[in-house]
Amino acid sequence: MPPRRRPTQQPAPSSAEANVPEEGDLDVAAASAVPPPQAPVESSSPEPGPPAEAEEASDDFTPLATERLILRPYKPEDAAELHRLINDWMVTRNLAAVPFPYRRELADEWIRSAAESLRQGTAYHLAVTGTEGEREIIVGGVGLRVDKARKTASLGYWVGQRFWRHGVASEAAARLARWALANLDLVRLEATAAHDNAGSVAVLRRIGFRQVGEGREKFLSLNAEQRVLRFQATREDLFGGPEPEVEPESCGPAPAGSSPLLLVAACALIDADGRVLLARRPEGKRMAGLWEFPGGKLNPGETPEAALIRELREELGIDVAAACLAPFAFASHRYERFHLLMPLFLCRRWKGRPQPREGQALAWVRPEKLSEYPMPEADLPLVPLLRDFL
Ligand SMILES: Nc1nc2c([nH]c(=O)n2[C@H]2C[C@H](O)[C@@H](COP(=O)(O)OP(=O)(O)OP(=O)(O)O)O2)c(=O)[nH]1
Repeated sequence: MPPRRRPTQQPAPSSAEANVPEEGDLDVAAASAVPPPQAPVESSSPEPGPPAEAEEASDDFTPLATERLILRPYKPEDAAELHRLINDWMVTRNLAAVPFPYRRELADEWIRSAAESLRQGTAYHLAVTGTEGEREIIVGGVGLRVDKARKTASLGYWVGQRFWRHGVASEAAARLARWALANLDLVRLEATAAHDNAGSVAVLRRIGFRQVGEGREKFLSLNAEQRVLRFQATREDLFGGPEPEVEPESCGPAPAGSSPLLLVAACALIDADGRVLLARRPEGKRMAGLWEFPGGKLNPGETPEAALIRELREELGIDVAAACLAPFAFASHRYERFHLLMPLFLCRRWKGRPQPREGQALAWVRPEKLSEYPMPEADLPLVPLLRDFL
């Protein structure tokens, strides 16, 4: 779930804090927010294979914007400001991996290693910036450390003391978490918070994380172990399950106690090499981050073929003739709030080159690799059928 807006609980920020967040609740960093700057740079190379192709090319990571903040890669010139904000006992005492005092050179090293791991796709550590008048200011940091083998990433964040109590951590952490699940090859996110760090626990809960257990972690600043609470979030936690947001027009009448029927037409486009086009549901849609066959809901009175021709033009910018759509199979799947009936067509001829018109990632996938792409539950029975057929 996205962070819920709350009324401001604190007095309006002073002029020095104009344009930085105004939202309530204490922002204190999660335990694992910032790995030690002296930590060796992770060296595993990006995994080969198509899912990784959809990940952001780290050399040109596009900053992530929220209502009030920009999350962007650190720059070498941020070091002095970073040092000033983080060399603060009130901040570091909540961070598992940051020593105190925090030497100035560590900030330079940290920025170098953050750039390197961003380039390799092993971690996404970003400066959280706001504006003061016309000037950009750093207000904190947010980061994700990726464990490619487990398809998980751990989320952390910290906020400079001056900017506490304005909802910065929730806004920044929610943005990075949602971006990651929609764009990276991950099945879930993890985070920990010191058991007595009520601010950080509130942030994690507010942005959709669930507590899954407890443990102990070494805190560098305390030079001691602390009891920590462990949290997780899946796509379903952050984006919701596969439910139509409004009762769709294409749902038939539903007798009491049964789910409405949702008709969706989908298409496996097959190229000359026998590869199938999958599209990744973009951020903002339910089930964001899952790969699907292009297509969409039928409008009232539309045939599946007409809906598909329209959707393929809207989503991919290609023209398909009804005669080129061969009925292949269908999915009939009960989701929690509706029953999906989805004819799947095959298509080998179209005009134009498929382009991601709606910000979705696209991947041409060999049939034997289809099962490596996380797909909506309804599609799972279609994958072996398609693989055997192709
Ligand atoms: N296109 C497509 N939708 C699928 C697949 N598998 C699956 O469960 N679905 C579900 C996800 C959605 O609940 C529903 C499609 O609805 P949608 O909201 O994406 O369709 P749309 O393109 O008409 O969406 P929108 O413009 O209204 O946002 O079908 C699939 O392989 N392809």
